[in-house]
Amino acid sequence: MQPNPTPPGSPRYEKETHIGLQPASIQARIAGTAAVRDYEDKQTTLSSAIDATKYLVADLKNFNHGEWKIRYPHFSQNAPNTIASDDEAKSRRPPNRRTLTFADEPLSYTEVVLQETASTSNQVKRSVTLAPMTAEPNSMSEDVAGETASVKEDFSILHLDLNLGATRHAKALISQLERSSISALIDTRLTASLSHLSLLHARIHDAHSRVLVTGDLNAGKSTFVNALLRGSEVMPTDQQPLTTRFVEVVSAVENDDKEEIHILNLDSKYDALDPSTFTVAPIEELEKLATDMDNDPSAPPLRVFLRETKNVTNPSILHNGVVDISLIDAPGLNRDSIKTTANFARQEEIDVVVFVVSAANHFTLSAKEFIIQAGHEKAHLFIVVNRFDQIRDKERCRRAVMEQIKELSPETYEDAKDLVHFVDSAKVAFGFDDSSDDAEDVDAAFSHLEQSLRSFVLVNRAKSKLGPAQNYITHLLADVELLASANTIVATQERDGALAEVDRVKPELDRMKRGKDTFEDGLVGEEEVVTSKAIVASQSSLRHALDSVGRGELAKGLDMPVYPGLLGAWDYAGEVRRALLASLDIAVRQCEDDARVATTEAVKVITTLGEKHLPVDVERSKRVFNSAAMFFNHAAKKGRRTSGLQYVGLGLAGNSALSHVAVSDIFDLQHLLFLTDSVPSEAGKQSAFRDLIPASMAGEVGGLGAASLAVGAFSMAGSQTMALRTIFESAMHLSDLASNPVVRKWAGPALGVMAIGAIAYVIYELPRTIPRNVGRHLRSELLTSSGAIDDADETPFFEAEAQRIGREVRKVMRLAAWDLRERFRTALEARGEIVRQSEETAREATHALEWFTEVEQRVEVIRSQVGLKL
Ligand SMILES: Nc1nc2c(ncn2[C@@H]2O[C@H](COP(=O)(O)OP(=O)(O)OP(=O)(O)O)[C@@H](O)[C@H]2O)c(=O)[nH]1
Repeated sequence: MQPNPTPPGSPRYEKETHIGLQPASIQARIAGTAAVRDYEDKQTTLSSAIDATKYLVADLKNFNHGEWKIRYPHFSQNAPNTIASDDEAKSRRPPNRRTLTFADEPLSYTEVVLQETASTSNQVKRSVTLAPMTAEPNSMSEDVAGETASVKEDFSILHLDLNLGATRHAKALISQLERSSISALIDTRLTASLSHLSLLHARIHDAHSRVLVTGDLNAGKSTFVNALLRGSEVMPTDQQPLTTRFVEVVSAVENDDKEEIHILNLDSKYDALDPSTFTVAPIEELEKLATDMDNDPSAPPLRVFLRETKNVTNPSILHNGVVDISLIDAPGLNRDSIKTTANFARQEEIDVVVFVVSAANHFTLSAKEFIIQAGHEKAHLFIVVNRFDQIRDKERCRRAVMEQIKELSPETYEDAKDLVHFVDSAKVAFGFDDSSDDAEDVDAAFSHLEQSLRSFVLVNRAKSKLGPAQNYITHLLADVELLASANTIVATQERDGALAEVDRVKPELDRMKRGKDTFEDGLVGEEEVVTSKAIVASQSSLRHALDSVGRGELAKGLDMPVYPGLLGAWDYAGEVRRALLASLDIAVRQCEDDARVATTEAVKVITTLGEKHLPVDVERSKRVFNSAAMFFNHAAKKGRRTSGLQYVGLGLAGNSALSHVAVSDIFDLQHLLFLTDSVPSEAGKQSAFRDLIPASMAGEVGGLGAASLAVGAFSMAGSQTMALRTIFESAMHLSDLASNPVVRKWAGPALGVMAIGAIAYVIYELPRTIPRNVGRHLRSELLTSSGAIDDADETPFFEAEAQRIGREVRKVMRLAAWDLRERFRTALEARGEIVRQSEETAREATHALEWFTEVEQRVEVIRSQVGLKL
């Protein structure tokens, strides 16, 4: 390696260093140190921006997961339902006006204004706001229209790539996805974004820079690398194309100061600390390994750890005390290697691409192709025009080359002073011929190149290391902002919709709650009133009917059977019995009819109550109350009271126990002789017969004996009351006379006559007494029996029937009330649920609204950090 031949302070030194009065190396180091300091500041700022973005994205993820399923907006230029063609529709709408739909809800849309602003520091700000209702296409100023005409509608980083094949249909398919599916897809994007942010974080803290040296075959790449390594002839060089694989030269400091070669294992990611990812070879084998003609462009790269010659004043580019730089010597470009090299250059870790071109050959086709390809990733290239010494007309060559660069890489051409260098690497690499006149010029040119390359690596390291992070965060923030503003719109709409729903339903709910007790009381009250009225009315009319039957009277419309004579008295009694029972059945039927009418009215009252309390939109019962269905089918169902008379009551007449004729139905001796009611009267209500017996004599009546019969028989001419009174009086009289011998003498024949007369009379009176007897007996029986075959509890007939009618009425009322009550309850619950859910939605949407507004603020803060000029 040749020391710098220009002593500090010489005029030539000042001319060539371009910086100042100090030696170029010192100037370069000062500039480098300042650049590194600046870099470190930017690195710190960007690092905290990355952290803040990570928190933001993680918060978004959590929010999406736990609190609000983030909606994915879709913007379209066309107004919905437009039948105009795309072009027509677009031309009539303001350029930044869009129709916003959400992937999970493609049918509802909102008119919005999509805004995109790009600041000088490359900060992209994209957000969406509700379109003003009155905005007319022509009201948009030219400026605004022009500025926003090319607004990007889609997301760049959070874009949901559904990989559904033809993009034409992708939007249609995404529209069919549910909100939760979309939210899950967003979650996946956020997760990917988080891990990418971690990578970027690691990258901006990575102290390594890698410089790829590539160029045409034989352009002098290896020679240039050797020159950069201060003349240590590391890379083999030859007249013939030589380098056949990528060789990365790294300072041995990174390998415990050990010089050796690592042959990278293509199957695994290289890790200097993991021996399984490479094979070690001695440094002496470098030439053999790097120039093996059997290598193809995909041969595993080599990593060479090189111990440098220590040169304090002018250290090699590998180790300059600030960052570690490695140089990668690439095989010359040809058809086979161009793709591999372009791919290599595209690697994120490659900070700088140095393109070596032979001054004599200018840019070959392969070179042009490579530069154009590499230009997509790395706008700026460092171009070394080598073997300049061999050019005679240097100015012409310079012009020609610059013309080509201008065309191939305009950005590089812009910075040509620092990025394009015409040098003679061989002289620097292999040493100067001291006699050479241009030695100093050559060295100065190469020093300038080195300084520029260092600066390009160090100063632009910000771009290569921090740039991707800045670029990524910028776009991510724009996406987050767009997502947040779109979700703000949807949250506002959801909140307003939910609050409107609460406003609509809550008053109704409150009204129902307030009216609930009145409604309930009304239902219960009506049921109670109508039921008890039916019971009382039935009791009264049935008791009345029973009393009539007790007097042997038939119901209106029924005729007393014809008395067939003494011989048919038994059958007659049976028929009378059935007729009287039928009378009761008719009375029962009448009670039922009355109950039907009352129930029909009460059902109407209940329906009115329902109309009053049920909200209008609640469906009313379609059931029509059919009162005829009341009291129906009981007999058939329960197998009781199967009256032979169709529809005549409940069939008391069919009760065999009741229709059974007893002797007393014809001759009620007990009644005639003892004047006793055969059953105790109802409490507090003495029978008409009993009224006639003085209380003091009641105990003696039984002792009057058979004598009463004859006396009574004669006395039964008038009303029954009179006859009975006469019986008493006669009996009393007879007992007084019994002590008289005359009376005793005539008593026998007289009694005989009286008995015959009595019997004749009784027989004569049978057509009238049988109904009374039967009626009395029936009445007595039905005062202690419900009349049902299986009656066991001695409930009076009228009471049992009244209760039965009451039960039926209550059943109908309960059913009618139950239906209403159910409808009321369901409506109340449904409204309660709507209010609850709407309030919940409003609460969540309000929270989301606040949260997304906060996200937009956070985005602004991070953006101010990321907006630094790199
Ligand atoms: N005169 C002159 N010759 C040079 C210069 N640079 C390189 N050479 C010569 O050009 C030949 C090729 O140099 P290399 O460095 O092997 O070229 P390369 O681009 O690495 O070759 P491959 O990697 O095989 O494509 C060698 O003989 C070098 O001595 C230079 O600046 N001036």
